[in-house]
Amino acid sequence: MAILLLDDGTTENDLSEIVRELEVLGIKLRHYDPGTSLLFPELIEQETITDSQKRHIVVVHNSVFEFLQQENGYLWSDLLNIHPGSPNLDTWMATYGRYHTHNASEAIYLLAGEMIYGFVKPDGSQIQLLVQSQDYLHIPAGVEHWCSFSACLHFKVIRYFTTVEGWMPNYTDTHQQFKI
Ligand SMILES: CSCCC(=O)/C(O)=C/O
Ligand SMILES: [Fe+2]
Ligand code: NI
Repeated sequence: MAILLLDDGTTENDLSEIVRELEVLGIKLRHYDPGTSLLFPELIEQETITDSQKRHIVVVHNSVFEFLQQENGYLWSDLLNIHPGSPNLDTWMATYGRYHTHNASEAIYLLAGEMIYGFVKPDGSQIQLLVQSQDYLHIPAGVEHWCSFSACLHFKVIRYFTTVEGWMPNYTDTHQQFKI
């Protein structure tokens, strides 16, 4: 279940409160319990997974979460697996750990591990969202954010795309208030 860190150092664990905070930015957060990780437990446990195993997970997951695709018009989806042995983790962090927007929406469903997202509230304060297993997050096009892995350096995430080119980052000038 997601946890929200506010700029005064306090945390919010109540899902409906977090949803309310994010709604102001047009961001959707939902938690689906049970999720689909139980359908492929041995693959979720593996640190590395092959491309065909990824395709299998995506097909099975999407057969359960078809409504998400229909609701939002997602054209395609894939599985990104980040783990401590992944190559170029520093490049990944440098690319997505800076505030950016996309011309299309960014939507994810987390199968395992943790991800961190940062957002700017209308009053200029910054918030940090820890996304956890079975959480679904939808960030509309044009909403400023950054994204990173947590200290465990591990996540398996389904990404939903509405354009062929995926998510190209348009960097903004906002600086991160949090150290990651
Ligand atoms: C959600 S994993 C890929 C990172 C990425 O493309 C992005 O835009 C994060 O904000
Ligand atoms: Fe992004
Ligand atoms: Ni982990």
